[in-house]
Amino acid sequence: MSALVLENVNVDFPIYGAQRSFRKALFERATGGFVQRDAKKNDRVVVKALTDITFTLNDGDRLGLVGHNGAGKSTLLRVLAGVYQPVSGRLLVDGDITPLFDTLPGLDPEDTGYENIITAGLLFGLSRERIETIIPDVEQFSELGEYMGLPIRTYSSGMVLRLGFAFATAMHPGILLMDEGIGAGDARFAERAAKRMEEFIGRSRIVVLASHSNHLIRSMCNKAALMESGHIRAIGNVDDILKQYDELVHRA
Ligand SMILES: Nc1ncnc2c1ncn2[C@@H]1O[C@H](COP(=O)(O)OP(=O)(O)OP(=O)(O)O)[C@@H](O)[C@H]1O
Repeated sequence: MSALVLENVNVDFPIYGAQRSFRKALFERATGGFVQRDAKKNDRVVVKALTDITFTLNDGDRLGLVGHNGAGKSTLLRVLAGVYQPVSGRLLVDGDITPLFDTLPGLDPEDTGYENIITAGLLFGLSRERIETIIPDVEQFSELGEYMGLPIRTYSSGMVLRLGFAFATAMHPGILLMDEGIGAGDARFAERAAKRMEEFIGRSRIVVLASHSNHLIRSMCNKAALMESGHIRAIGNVDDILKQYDELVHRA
């Protein structure tokens, strides 16, 4: 059993030393979170990136987050991953979180592919023995061959991506968090990656995916939430939410 429970979760980003022209631009912007003046400090504005976020996800829930740029989708994923702490509200996570963001955690360009996999595994709380068992899978899927033993500063960006993807998808995800799916390198790798991704998602108990692709949301999710300026405007069935988002975009 896994569960994610959020009750009135709020996240603020205070911005110090905002110049007058920048503050004016922030207040006039069409995208982003809700921006508030700080009553006490004149040179400070507060971006209310998430306001009163409340929802519960249980086993089998695959939630797609949709909304304009700066609506709060990535911030919400990062709160779920424990990267940002809410300023108020309650967050209950029951299950192992696997964040599948753009890169490996703790990535060091001077370390080899193998060393980076070990660091990332330890950061994910895996035992040495468990890491040893996933290394052959990472070697085989990434097809990096001899490069696995070289510092990753010698890799192309697509090769780093292969390593990160092969590692992340070798895990057994409880609660899977994804930003925009993940880029997948060259055409042949992209095809293999799509298949592996499908199996990987199938193994996870809960998925939260932030994406601007309706196609991705439809193919991976069974629920969706429409975010606007840090709020959840609506949550429910994927088709209904995508329709509401489309109406919102065309009203703007
Ligand atoms: N580290 C930060 N410092 C200050 N403000 C931030 C920070 N991270 C995000 N924000 C602000 O929080 C708000 C929400 O941003 P977030 O990245 O969560 O949006 P998003 O919905 O993921 O957008 P996109 O679709 O463009 O990726 C925005 O107004 C953004 O400017």
